[in-house]
Amino acid sequence: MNHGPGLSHPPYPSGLILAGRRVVIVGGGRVAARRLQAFIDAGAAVTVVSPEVDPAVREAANAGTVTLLEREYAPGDLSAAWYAMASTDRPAVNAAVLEEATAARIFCVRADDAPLGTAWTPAVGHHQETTVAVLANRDPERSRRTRDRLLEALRSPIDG
Ligand SMILES: C[C@@]1(CC(=O)O)c2cc3[nH]c(cc4nc(cc5[nH]c(cc(n2)[C@H]1CCC(=O)O)[C@@](C)(CC(=O)O)[C@@H]5CCC(=O)O)C(CC(=O)O)=C4CCC(=O)O)c(CCC(=O)O)c3CC(=O)O
Ligand SMILES: NC(=O)C1=CN([C@@H]2O[C@H](COP(=O)(O)OP(=O)(O)OC[C@H]3O[C@@H](n4cnc5c(N)ncnc54)[C@H](O)[C@@H]3O)[C@@H](O)[C@H]2O)C=CC1
Repeated sequence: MNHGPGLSHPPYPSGLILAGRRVVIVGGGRVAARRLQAFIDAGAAVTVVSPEVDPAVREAANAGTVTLLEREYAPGDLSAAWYAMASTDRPAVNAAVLEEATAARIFCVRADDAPLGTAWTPAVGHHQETTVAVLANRDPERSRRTRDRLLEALRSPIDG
């Protein structure tokens, strides 16, 4: 079985229970904005560290659903986090975030170079009480398509 470039084993899927738990996102640009809502939906206590932010991140900060630190990452920012995401556009910063996370055994997505990270983000969908999460060998277009097909099947009267 091929698990994708850079992976010798498949990822282990897990439904993280993040309600009330600290999640730190370093780099609040487009990728962070796309993934933010799922953390908010999960009830996580999200902190975003980023000197500039996507409008969706700004909106969430204004609404009080995330804590925004408008500055560059500094070592120690992951303190007390359960989960982290390194999503800046600077590889050296992402590497430093991952290093801090790894030292503290905090699972961490590395948005620019997935195999170096310790967690991956699946394509997710919900149908009634069922959650579908798809990882497709580091091919986001395929994971999105597969997720959509699964949701379609769940919505059909036979499978739903
Ligand atoms: C491996 C993974 C790790 C992780 O980041 O967690 C990863 C990695 C990378 N993605 C890259 C690019 C893009 N990814 C998307 C979209 C999605 N990416 C998602 C997941 C994952 N992406 C993880 C597991 C995926 C799996 O195995 O199935 C989805 C499923 C979930 C979500 O993000 O919510 C979501 C689609 C679902 C939805 O839309 O619902 C788009 C499209 C867009 O932005 O619109 C682009 C732009 C280009 C393009 O179109 O390909 C790059 C290159 C960056 C660079 O060029 O530097 C890397 C880096 C690398 O592969 O090393
Ligand atoms: N995994 C995925 O699905 C995808 C990954 N990417 C990769 O993810 C990275 C980010 O992509 P985008 O969100 O599109 O970039 P972006 O340019 O929209 O956002 C980057 C953010 O990082 C912040 N930043 C820069 N230096 C920082 C520092 N020292 N500390 C904290 N924050 C800092 C910037 O202020 C900005 O808000 C890129 O390296 C890109 O290669 C891109 C598209 C999809």
